This record gives sequence, C-alpha cells and structure tokens, in this order.
Amino acid sequence: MTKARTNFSEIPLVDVSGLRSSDPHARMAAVKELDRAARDVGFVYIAGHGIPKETVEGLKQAAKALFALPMETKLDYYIGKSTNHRGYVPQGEEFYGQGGGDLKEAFDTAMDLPADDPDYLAGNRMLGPNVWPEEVATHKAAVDRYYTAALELGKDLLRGFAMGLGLPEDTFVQHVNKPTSQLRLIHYWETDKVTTEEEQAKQKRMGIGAHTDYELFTILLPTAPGLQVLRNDGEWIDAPPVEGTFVINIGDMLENWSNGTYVANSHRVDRVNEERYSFPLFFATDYETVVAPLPELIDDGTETKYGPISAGDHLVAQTIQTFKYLENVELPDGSLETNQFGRFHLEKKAS
Ligand SMILES: O=C(O)CCC(=O)C(=O)O
Ligand SMILES: [Fe+2]
Repeated sequence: MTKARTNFSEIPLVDVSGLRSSDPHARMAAVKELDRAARDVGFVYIAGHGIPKETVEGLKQAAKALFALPMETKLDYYIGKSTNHRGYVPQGEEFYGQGGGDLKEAFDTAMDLPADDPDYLAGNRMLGPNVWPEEVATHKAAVDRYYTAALELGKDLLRGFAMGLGLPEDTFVQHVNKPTSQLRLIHYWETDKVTTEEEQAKQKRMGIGAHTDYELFTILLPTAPGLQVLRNDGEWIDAPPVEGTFVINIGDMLENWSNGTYVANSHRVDRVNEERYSFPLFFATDYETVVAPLPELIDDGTETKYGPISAGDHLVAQTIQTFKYLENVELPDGSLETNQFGRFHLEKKAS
C-alpha cells in the first residue's frame, strides 16, 4: 500500500453533504474526496455538515460565559475532583512536551451517562456523568445539543472513512455505542494579556504544544487563527477558521485501524494575538474496543508497524501522561508513551 503523502500547501475543503444523500453517486463522490484528504493530509475542512448555526453559536456563548466566571468559581469544578475526567482544566494542568504547560484553560465534557452507569460505578476513568456549572444557565442545554449533533456528524464521517478504505460502511461505526468521545471547551488568552509573574517564560510557550489526537478523528470548531499543521518536510502550515466549516483531523486510532493509510497529523496552537476559543469533539469508539490494523489493509507479505491497542486504555494512558492531577496514577498495561503516531511515528520508522 502506498503511504506517501504529498507536501500539501493548504488544507483541503470538502462538502460532505453527499454523505447523507440517498443517491449512491453523490455519496461516493463525497467519500472519495474525504478519503483523498485523509490519505494525503490527515486534515480537512468540511462544509455541508448539517449542524445548525444556532447550535454552534449556543456553544460559543455558553463557553464564553463559563470562562468569564471568577477563577474561584471555575475551580469549584476542577477536573481533579472528578473520578471520570470531567470539569475545569486550569492553565498549567496539561502539558504537551513543553516546560510550563499550555497557555490555555479548558472545560472537559463527554457523553453524559447516568450516575448509575455500571462502567462509572466500576471506576472507569472516562465514562460517567458530566459536571455542569450551575452559574451558566444555558451551559447544559447548549453543550448537550452540540454534542448530540456532532456525534451524529461523526458517525456519518466514520461511515464515509470506512467506504473510502474500501470496507463495509459499518466496519468502524459498529464500535460506537457508548463512546469515550470528549467535547472540550478551550479558551486561549491573547498573549499580550498574559500578565502573571511568569510572563517571560510564558511568552516562549505555545497555546497547545505539538501532538496528535488520541481517538479516531476530531471535529474541531475554532473561533480564530492559531492552529498549525505539520507537513512532511517539517513546515508548519496555518489552518485558520473557514466560516461555516469544521476542521477534521485523523487521530491515533484511525491511523492504527487503517494501517497508516490515514495519518494522525501532528498539530499545535501557536501563541495567539487575539482571544480564541476552540471546541474539539474527539470522536472515539467504545472504551473496550481493541483497535488493530485491519487485515484487508495490510499488503500481502508485508508486516504492519502497528500493534493492537485498547482504545480506552490508550486514551487513559495519554491523559495520565499529560495531566498533572493524574501524575501518580499507574499507567494501564502496555501503554504507549506520548507522540507515537503521525509524523512522530514516521520519524521513528526512518531512524
Ligand atoms: O484549539 C485548537 O484549534 C486545537 C486544539 C487541539 O488540538 C486539541 O485540543 O487537541
Ligand atoms: Fe489536537
């Protein structure tokens, strides 16, 4: 299988409305374009996604109101108080391979399971109820509505990726029943307004350091420029917001499942010169799904570079290695270190 990726100069844009069409030709046309972008770039803007503007605006407004709360209030919802990774992530909590931590604050939500969910009761680190800040009246409704819509969009995309890889359309989506998909609300400060005593050190830091995402793919909604994507030759390409679109990027699990046909591209957010919010929905499988390269995607006589991975344990392992509040928690058996996919993986193979 050819895995060569082009040295793209910009991120492609695909209208995915055809994925919901009853006309097989329209569907296949959208699949082909999506597949091409996933193979060549690992990043793609999607238009025609079907998520109403009000749903998007509702989420932005709720996030703005949330991050505008006093720090003391936000810390009432500190993620370290949750047993299933929900709540407020202050600046300095999360590290992507850089000294002082990312220049951002975030609020982590995911599928809002009931308090008697058996996985939650059994102590699963990723499954269970959300934390809802009471101070923002619209928060729960806005997050619920966006999460539900994005999850449906994600399933359409996942069927499309399966078809693009020449597989039955439900190959992947059958593993998405109680997924560990998180929706993060992120707030990046305008760098000039960073006025703590560590200011000097902070000026050298990133909004979010270079990484790949841990799940199948991410549906990202950004409000301002800052996102950059790594090209094969080591150049960083800007991926500014395009009105009415989402940015989709392939994650570790789809790289693995597709035997590297799709690549989890490394990305980062530089320091930003205007206030920025972004909302990644990390589209994942069920916790217990074991992901390994599909035999159909391994050429005869070649060996795969990827091993089987528990999708849920991978997410937990990566989270433990990047969140301060989890630093004394033991890693699941067989955990990978951070940055083992995408370009990081290609570089390892080459060396
Ligand atoms: O804020 C962004 O645009 C990207 C965020 C991101 O890469 C992440 O949270 O994984
Ligand atoms: Fe990311």
